[in-house]
Amino acid sequence: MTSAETGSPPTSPHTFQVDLRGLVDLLSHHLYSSPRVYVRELLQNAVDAVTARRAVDGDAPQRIQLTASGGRVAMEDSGIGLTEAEVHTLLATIGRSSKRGGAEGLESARQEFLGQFGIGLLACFVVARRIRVVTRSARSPEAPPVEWLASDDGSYTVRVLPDEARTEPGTTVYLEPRRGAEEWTAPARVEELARDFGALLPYDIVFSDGSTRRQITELPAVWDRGFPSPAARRVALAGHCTRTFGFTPLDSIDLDLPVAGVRGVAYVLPEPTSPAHRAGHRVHLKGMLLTDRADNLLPDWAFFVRAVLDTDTLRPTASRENLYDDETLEAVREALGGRVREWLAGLAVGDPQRLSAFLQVHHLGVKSLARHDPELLELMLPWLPFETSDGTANLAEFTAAHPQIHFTRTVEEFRQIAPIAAAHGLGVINAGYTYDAELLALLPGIRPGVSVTELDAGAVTDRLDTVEVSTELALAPFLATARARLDALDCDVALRAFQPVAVPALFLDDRQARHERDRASAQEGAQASGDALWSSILGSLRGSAPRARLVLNHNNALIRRISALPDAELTGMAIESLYGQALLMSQRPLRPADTTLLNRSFLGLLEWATHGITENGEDGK
Ligand SMILES: Nc1ncnc2c1ncn2[C@@H]1O[C@H](COP(=O)(O)OP(=O)(O)OP(=O)(O)O)[C@@H](O)[C@H]1O
Repeated sequence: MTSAETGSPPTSPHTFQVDLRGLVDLLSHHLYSSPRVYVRELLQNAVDAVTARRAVDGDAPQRIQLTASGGRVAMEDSGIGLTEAEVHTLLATIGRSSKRGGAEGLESARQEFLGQFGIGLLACFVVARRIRVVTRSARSPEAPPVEWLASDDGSYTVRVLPDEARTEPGTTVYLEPRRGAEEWTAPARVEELARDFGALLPYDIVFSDGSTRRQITELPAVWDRGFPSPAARRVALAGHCTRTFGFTPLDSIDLDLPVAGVRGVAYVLPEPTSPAHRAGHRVHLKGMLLTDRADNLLPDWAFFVRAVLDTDTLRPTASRENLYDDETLEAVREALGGRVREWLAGLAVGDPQRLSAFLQVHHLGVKSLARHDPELLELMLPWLPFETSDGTANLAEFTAAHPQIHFTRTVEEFRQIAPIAAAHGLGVINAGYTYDAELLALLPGIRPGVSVTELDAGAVTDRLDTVEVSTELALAPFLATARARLDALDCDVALRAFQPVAVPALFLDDRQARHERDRASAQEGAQASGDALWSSILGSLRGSAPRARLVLNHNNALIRRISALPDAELTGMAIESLYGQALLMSQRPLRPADTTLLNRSFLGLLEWATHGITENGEDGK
């Protein structure tokens, strides 16, 4: 029921009562990642104040000095200052800012100033018990200086000071550190933080520890400085990267997007890094360091660079520690990715040596990028290494030699098949590594006439020379013994003549055959453990999938000797050994039945080899 319905008078509007301690706690624990940001807020207000004063008086001095000494921190600026009335409205009201709204509106204010939310000064309470501001307005120079003294319990006083308390316009903020926050207000730490946040700010900023004064700002930024030669620039950038990121870069890429107001540089990591590793880029907003952990600035594929840049268009989040992932950032991200890509293309054309040095370290990144960019794949084709049956080769060479490309999906399959395929003139690529299968799928699109097919056991067997019918007929009893021996292992036996001669037998299977073997072995396990239901389910799944096969090499002398053995038992044992050896070579996992067979055949052969010898070591025959 509303008050209108009951007729009772409307209550007068109330204002939120804010407990400052709660707010400070919120800021320090949830909004800001660390108390260190208080230095940034002080720098930001000083810079904005100088900007505001210079907007009304282009010749106004631009002095900013940060002092940390005797346990206190002070920030002094020659900026616009505040009158008593402004102190009351601006400093005493949380969320009130002079930097937005008004005649110019939020957007134009954003372009000029760093601050906008009206909560920056509060960040100082994260390290300070009390904040004292002494200020004198440049807009009303006749107005006396004013002091604002605030405690972290939310109380504050404002008083007008005598004229001589501050003769020049500007503002000084004094912090009285709270207990426990000393580590953040020690001179060395304050200077380090000021350099980290403020090195690119547009005015000269000085740090003082009470006895010496040092310049904090290092303008122009290294990427904007003039150098006598490209080599000198490269050396300077490498030094900057080492100081900033702690590594010596393989190369550097200029990142300038004039339309988006972005200037900076991307450094190429000298070591391989995982694509899953989140990159930490340094982003400055109008000179001020916003974050050193931006992970949304460049496309994911560019994980091989660390960027540092300055922008005046991207929007910060309220904590000012990250970028809003909005449409502008998306466009900038794409354009920056474009810069990295252009750099790659430029190397391919103009500096192949540098490109190959880069690819030795980062080919994975480039492969990842090329998956979505056939043009780049085409460009990189002569450079990207693949493991092939001709050794490590690039796809340009390899497609020239083998217009029909076969690939294996796993590294093991490749290991097993590549030497045989190579000996028979078959071009096989190992697509078991990250991204390779996807890139191969794109290949026919950019190289017409090239076909790419998956290699399977049947295709390989078909490629191997058959033996003459008469030979196969003569060996029929041997092959029958072999098949009978391996039938229980779901393995067929075939006889072929192939290279290299030294390989006696080849174990071939494909994904379907492997799947069938896994199913059969699970069924055996279920039977053994008495799980009839599971065993019958697995049994009913038995497919007509191709079985694995052992291909015996008739070119191999050992196979010829074994096929001529008169003793069927010894023949069986030899077949089992060949199966075991070929299986081991294929690096397939061994099932329990395979292990049993290996043991049995190995011991059996030893037995056979030593059967005529007595326990004394004499020939017992
Ligand atoms: N050094 C200074 N000189 C002049 N005015 C200042 C100074 N510091 C703060 N102010 C005034 O106090 C207001 C509030 O400051 P505060 O730092 O809380 O917020 P802000 O800088 O406006 O925004 P943000 O929360 O984004 O930092 C500012 O808008 C500005 O008008």
